[in-house]
Amino acid sequence: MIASLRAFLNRIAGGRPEEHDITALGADLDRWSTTLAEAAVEETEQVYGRRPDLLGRGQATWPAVRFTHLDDNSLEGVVTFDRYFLGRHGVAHGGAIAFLFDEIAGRLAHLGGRPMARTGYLRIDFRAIAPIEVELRISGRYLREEGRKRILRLELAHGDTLCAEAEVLMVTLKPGQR
Ligand SMILES: CCCCCCCC/C=C\CCCCCCCC(=O)SCCNC(=O)CCNC(=O)[C@H](O)C(C)(C)COP(=O)(O)OP(=O)(O)OC[C@H]1O[C@@H](n2cnc3c(N)ncnc32)[C@H](O)[C@@H]1OP(=O)(O)O
Repeated sequence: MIASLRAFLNRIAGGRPEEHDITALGADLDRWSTTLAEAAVEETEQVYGRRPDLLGRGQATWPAVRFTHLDDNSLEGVVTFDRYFLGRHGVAHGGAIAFLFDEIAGRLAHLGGRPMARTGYLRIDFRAIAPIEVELRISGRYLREEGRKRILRLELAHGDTLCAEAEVLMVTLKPGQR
């Protein structure tokens, strides 16, 4: 279903359907919204975004990263920004890159069974355009750990071109923090 939703969003983003199809689609979506409202659950029960075995953790609106290397202090992977993430002129939206980086930082922060942490800052430099619909490389590693602070470095590259880089602070939560 998530794969279908992902494909659907890309068709929506990249399509210009006829008026009657737009109307019919709206009606179909409304019908599904009504059905899904009956299946509403609390956050702890939801499945969406909680399937690490699926691409994008089972989130249709997350760039689908495929990890090629994971150890306790670093990770590497490949990601393709689909049409859905288009900003303008064939380039991924900067917010999509921030979304990708925050998620990757979360993944990196919790490697090696480290305790729960949240993003304190996410400082991004956009160095070159990140094209959509081509495979990009993502990498991340620990710069240092100081008490509750984990300082990480992330990079997004297209071939030899560095598209974006970030320094991220993840802070270990104190007891009672959520
Ligand atoms: C989410 C976890 C999931 C775990 C799952 C594990 C499996 C992994 C699988 C898949 C991963 C996918 C996970 C997704 C990841 C997404 C992550 C997010 O998007 S999190 C949402 C955005 N972030 C917030 O909403 C934070 C809001 N801010 C806060 O809650 C607090 O400010 C917090 C916790 C960050 C720090 O607050 P304090 O009260 O606990 O601690 P204080 O004392 O202020 O700071 C501690 C140290 O950090 C420095 N610090 C804190 N914030 C700083 C900042 N912005 N700039 C510089 N330094 C900062 C301070 O100066 C202090 O440093 P000194 O110990 O004195 O040296």
